[in-house]
Amino acid sequence: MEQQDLFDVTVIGGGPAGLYSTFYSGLREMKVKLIEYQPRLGGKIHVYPEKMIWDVGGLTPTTGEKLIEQLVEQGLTFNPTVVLNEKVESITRNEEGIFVLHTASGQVHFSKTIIVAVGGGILNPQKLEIDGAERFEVSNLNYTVKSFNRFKDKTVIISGGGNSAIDWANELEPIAKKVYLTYRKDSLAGHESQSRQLMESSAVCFLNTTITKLIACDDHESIEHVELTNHATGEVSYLPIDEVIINHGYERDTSLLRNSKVDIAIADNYYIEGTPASESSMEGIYAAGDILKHEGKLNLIAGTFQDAANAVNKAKQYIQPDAHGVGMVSSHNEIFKKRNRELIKEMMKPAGVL
Ligand SMILES: Cc1cc2nc3c(=O)[nH]c(=O)nc-3n(C[C@H](O)[C@H](O)[C@H](O)COP(=O)(O)OP(=O)(O)OC[C@H]3O[C@@H](n4cnc5c(N)ncnc54)[C@H](O)[C@@H]3O)c2cc1C
Repeated sequence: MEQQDLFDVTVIGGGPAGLYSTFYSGLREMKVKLIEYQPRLGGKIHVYPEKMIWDVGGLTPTTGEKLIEQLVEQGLTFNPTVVLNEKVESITRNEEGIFVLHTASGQVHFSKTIIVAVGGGILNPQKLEIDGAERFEVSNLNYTVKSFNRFKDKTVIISGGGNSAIDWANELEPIAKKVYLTYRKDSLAGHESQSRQLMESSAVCFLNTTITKLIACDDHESIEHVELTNHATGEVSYLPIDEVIINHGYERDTSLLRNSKVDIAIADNYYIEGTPASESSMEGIYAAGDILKHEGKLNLIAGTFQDAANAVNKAKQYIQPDAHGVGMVSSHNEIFKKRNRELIKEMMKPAGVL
């Protein structure tokens, strides 16, 4: 291992907890690397980019997408090393006490400390089980609602009957030309009030019914009709549509800690049994966000920030025992001096001057 390959902190997971841990590690002048499985940072918020988030302190209602943008910008403040599309499969520790992170592509990463910020694990949407369906993912087969605008004045069919599917149907009903919802069971599985709202709207629900075929338009590039089969009656029907949205839940990969040869206490078969100061049962490994469990844990985005700052402060003291237990507040922190001068200069510019 070359010296330049050794990091002070390696953060696993690029959701809110991982991004804030990365920012705060920079604030505490540590060399930090962030590793994320997905091709993009932002974590679980990508499941609800169009939703309004009201409960992050200091932020007036902000869409998930906007919050991701701001979290990422903040997370990258100190130019951390960021590795995307990389799954950390296991953690070991070598004879010198350095942690070694082994990834799915066969890479190894070396770090003095680790912050585990993997949330509920790696989430991938359950795909529609129809051969060849994936070719429509570039056109009109959707697994998430990234932008309501995409569905404006369109005929949309949503497959699924849980909270998210019903929620999307309710949100799209006033925007789309027509919303259909199809669900394999005989009653919807969402909250009663949401289901009632849907039933009282112009949306049409097909129960006991699944999409059994996707029929392409002449150029074979997009879906023009869906074949629906009612499993109670055996009836088959064809519906012309503009967009198909699948919400069949998520597959979850939670194997990281099980595969790792480090002795960390686990709660409920998955979570890191930690302390309110974000320590795991192993020195040098800390946790932040939804993966961390302790008395008083707040499973909100707001809670991830406290976990992250605590985890970073503990990592700092582990590497440098005489370091302060907490970082200097940002408003008095020398590390921002130069940037503050630039920002103030920017603010002092008269309006209209570019
Ligand atoms: C529909 C919905 C709505 C919500 N609304 C709100 C709300 O309004 N307000 C609020 O405060 N909270 C809300 N939440 C909860 C909030 O999204 C989570 O609490 C928050 O995202 C947790 O952040 P995290 O960083 O701990 O985990 P995540 O956001 O889950 O991020 C974990 C990241 O780790 C990555 N990862 C996992 N395993 C590995 C691995 N082995 N290697 C590399 N990378 C890995 C994942 O790909 C993911 O990007 C909502 C959640 C959902 C599902």
